[in-house]
Amino acid sequence: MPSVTPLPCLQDYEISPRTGFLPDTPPLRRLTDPYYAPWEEAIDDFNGLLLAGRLRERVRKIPLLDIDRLTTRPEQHRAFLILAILSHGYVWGKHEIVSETLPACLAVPWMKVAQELEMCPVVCHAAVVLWNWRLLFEDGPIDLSNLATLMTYSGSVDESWFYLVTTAMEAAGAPALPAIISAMQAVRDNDKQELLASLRIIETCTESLVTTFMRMYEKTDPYVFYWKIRPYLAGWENMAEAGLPLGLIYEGVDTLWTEGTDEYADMSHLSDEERRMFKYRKYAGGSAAQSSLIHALDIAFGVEHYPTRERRRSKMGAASLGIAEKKLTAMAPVDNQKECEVIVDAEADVEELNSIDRNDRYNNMPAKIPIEKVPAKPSLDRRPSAAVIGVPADIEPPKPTRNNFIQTMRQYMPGPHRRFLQHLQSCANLRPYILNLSQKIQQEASEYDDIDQQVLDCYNSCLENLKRFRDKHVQVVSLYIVNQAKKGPRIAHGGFAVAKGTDASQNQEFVNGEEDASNSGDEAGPTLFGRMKQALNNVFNNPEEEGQIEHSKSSSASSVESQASSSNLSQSLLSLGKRSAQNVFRHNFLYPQTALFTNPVRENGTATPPPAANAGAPSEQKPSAALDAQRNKLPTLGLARHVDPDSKVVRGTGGTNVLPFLQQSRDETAATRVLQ
Ligand code: HEM
Repeated sequence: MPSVTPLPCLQDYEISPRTGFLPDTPPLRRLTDPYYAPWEEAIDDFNGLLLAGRLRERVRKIPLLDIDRLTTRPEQHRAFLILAILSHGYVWGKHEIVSETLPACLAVPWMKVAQELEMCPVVCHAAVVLWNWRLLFEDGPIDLSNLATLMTYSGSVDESWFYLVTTAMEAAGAPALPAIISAMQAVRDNDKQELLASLRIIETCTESLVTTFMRMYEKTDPYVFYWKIRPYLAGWENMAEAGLPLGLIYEGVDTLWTEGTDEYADMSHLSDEERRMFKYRKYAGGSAAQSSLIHALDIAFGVEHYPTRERRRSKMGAASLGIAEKKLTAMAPVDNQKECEVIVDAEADVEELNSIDRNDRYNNMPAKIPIEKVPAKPSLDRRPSAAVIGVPADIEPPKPTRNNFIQTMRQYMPGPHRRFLQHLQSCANLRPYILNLSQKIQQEASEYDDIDQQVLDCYNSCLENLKRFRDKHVQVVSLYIVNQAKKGPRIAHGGFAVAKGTDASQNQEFVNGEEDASNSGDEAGPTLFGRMKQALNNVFNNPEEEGQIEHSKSSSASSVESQASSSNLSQSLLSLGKRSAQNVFRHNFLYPQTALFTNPVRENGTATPPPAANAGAPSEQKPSAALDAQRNKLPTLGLARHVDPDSKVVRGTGGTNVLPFLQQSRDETAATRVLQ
């Protein structure tokens, strides 16, 4: 008899049967070892320092601390959260130019703690949601009546509520996890009573996910979310427009090499420029798409996600999934998916199709380090191992037919949670059992047991709840991201930076940071946008004007000019920077972060030097076409950016078209229901 994979035991994966993916006891409120006082004290002052524009100054005074004294999981969680808050505050700043380098005092310990937790060193759902709460009344429940956050980027109640709603959802969904395991055991035992009992628990949990989620509207203002909170949750992947074309340099992390360690770290055979490229890292930012709870429900119920605009179709032609299918079948549930093929949706609205970038992040995740994009040449043949570039080693490559984005989000979960999902996937048995049950009900219409019907109904009801969550999620994303992006900031700079040294006289109303009287309220967006676009068009369409630009940083300006005809990597980046810089300094001082483009290694007092002018790399080292293409896009402000109100494309975390992806995810959930 073939051996049966044992079902996962929650505790083996640091999952609590009571609190699920949340730690069983509330996260630590402080690292009590005085050795870590410099971190705790910086966090005590974090919101004030950021507001005063002095966070970077303070961070640079933090000594490089060892993580060896963090011996327990709660301590490691707290350290990860502290470093995530300080680091993203440092990189994105407030009214400051983005920093392309993270100083070693944050980068080195963060990388090490991340390795302990088998995660990437970037803000994530686990940090701000799972490990960032406390109970107001110790003996009270983990729900919205009894929760407070430990730290936020903006210091706003809106941000606290945003995290706490998600924490409360994790708590509400927690009982579903043991119930999933007992349902799977019941399937193995063909125990329908037990299966029904377990499904009922999951049904209640998924209902409560929806009701808790809907409370987001109560205390998180969409405007505050979009313009003041979300920019700090951005990572450094697809962030060229925000000033991080190559990602972020974790100072000290890749320079720890001493002779005798691994080959990758020995960069002595590389040119200066190649070495610099090796140092960049690209990580996605924080997103609740990293919630292991939603992944676990998908796995348990057999919901499968495909690349945007691809769908499953039964080879018998009986059923299909996808956005356009909705128009044809009103999302009728699938009756048989034993044999499916993946096709590209042919009936899709052409305009909508055109808005989908087949190479976007939801379909193709970019390399974690930009050097991987550079065509190999002998000296670069030895690519770094996953461990070296900070990607957890146990990541399975996503199946080619599956949605890459959703799979890749697992890299940003704590290692044990990620492995739990892998284990769960390996023994998921609910959906095949339910499909058989449904066939039996159809074939033996007069004889089936009432319990069969109840099990089937309850399975469908859980999926219906999950689909309702995704329905509401699409609405929330429309309001909190799409609408805000189209309306634009109420004050011209969105509460962010105003560049120093710009020609204030041309744009006085923006410089003051006050609302333009003729553009107040909801009307502000289009008019402001039009004016901005016009200003940018002037630059794009008038090369003569480009030559007249005065750069505020003369060294980088001369470097830009001197490389005008070269085709090597730094030249491409710098020429990309040229336009952005012109926009910033001449016309578009609303987005000073893009001034970074004048010099891709510009950073505030940290070590990495700028590339030598005319550094002679061979022509095949051009950056990707995608990077080149960035030069034609509007400059942006991290994730907070204003888009043309007529645009069909509004980008999600990481800069890709978000709504088609989310709608398809919802439709795939709906289509997993089974016919009765
Ligand atoms: C203001 C509230 C929220 C906004 C604006 C929002 C926004 C987004 C965006 C833009 C994405 C696309 C992926 C990305 O680019 O990161 C996404 C995906 C996702 N979000 Fe949210 N989200 C919110 C709250 C939540 C909450 C509370 C949950 C619950 C755990 C959640 C669960 C997910 C999941 C599971 C995905 C992956 C797509 C899917 O599985 O359907 N989101 N969200």
